[in-house]
Amino acid sequence: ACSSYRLRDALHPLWQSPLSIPGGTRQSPINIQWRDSIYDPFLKPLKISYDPTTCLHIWNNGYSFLVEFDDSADRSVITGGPLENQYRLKQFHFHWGAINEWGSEHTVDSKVYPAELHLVHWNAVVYPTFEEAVMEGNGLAVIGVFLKLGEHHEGLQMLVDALPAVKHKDTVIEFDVFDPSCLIPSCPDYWTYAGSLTTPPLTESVTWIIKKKPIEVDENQLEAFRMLLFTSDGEEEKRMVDNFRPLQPLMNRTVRSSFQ
Ligand SMILES: COc1ccc2c(ccc[n+]2C(=O)c2ccc(S(N)(=O)=O)cc2)c1
Ligand SMILES: [Zn+2]
Repeated sequence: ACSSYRLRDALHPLWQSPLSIPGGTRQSPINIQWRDSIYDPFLKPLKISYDPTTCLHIWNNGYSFLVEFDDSADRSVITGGPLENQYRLKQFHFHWGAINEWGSEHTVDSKVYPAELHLVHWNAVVYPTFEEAVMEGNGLAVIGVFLKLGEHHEGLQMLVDALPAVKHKDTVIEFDVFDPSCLIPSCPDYWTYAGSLTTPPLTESVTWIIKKKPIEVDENQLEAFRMLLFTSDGEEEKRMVDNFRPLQPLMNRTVRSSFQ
């Protein structure tokens, strides 16, 4: 099975990933089988404190659109949960499908959501730079939030209104006050497991924290994601859709839950 996943991974059109990830034993995303997850009473509540003025800009990097933050100090941080240290917010981005039937990277009991939000943090207590943290087993912590089709999301709309300005790859727009905690469900329940980046360099440096509850967004907001382009201005247009990595084998890993 592992050779086929590596081949499938290498062949997957979007992620021209190396044929095999050296020692790839903790790759992401995975299917979270609710009944196989283990309740861990020692897991603490996740403590999130973001300073909205650390928001810098929105950037189309050709994979997704990223909202980047000033991570030069401990101003937007998370701690607690499964984490041994405090982690600094660097960026958040999304993965989504061409239609509402698919789009998320992680699945829960094989249920796919139309999109998934990733809030990317790095361990600035132990590592001097993000680039170094990306290469270390405890370097990154990513909060994953599922998006489901439903009510209009006021907080997301501020982002959606800015997307036409970053339609093409390598475009950026200033975005100077935004509190990403409005995109995180208030329900404290999450799953956590040891995984990897889901785009190159696919390094096995991520403590994943996947929120149990999704947030609701409406059809127009999902459609706004789909009008972005993978391509630069002047190139033949390729809509930015299906920017998710295929599921990876769980191998020798346990998914813990913060709830019973
Ligand atoms: C050292 O060179 C790098 C390092 C990191 C890079 C990257 C290119 C894209 C994204 N990143 C990321 O930081 C990155 C990639 C994937 C994810 S994910 N989808 O949350 O796993 C988060 C963050 C290149
Ligand atoms: Zn991601």
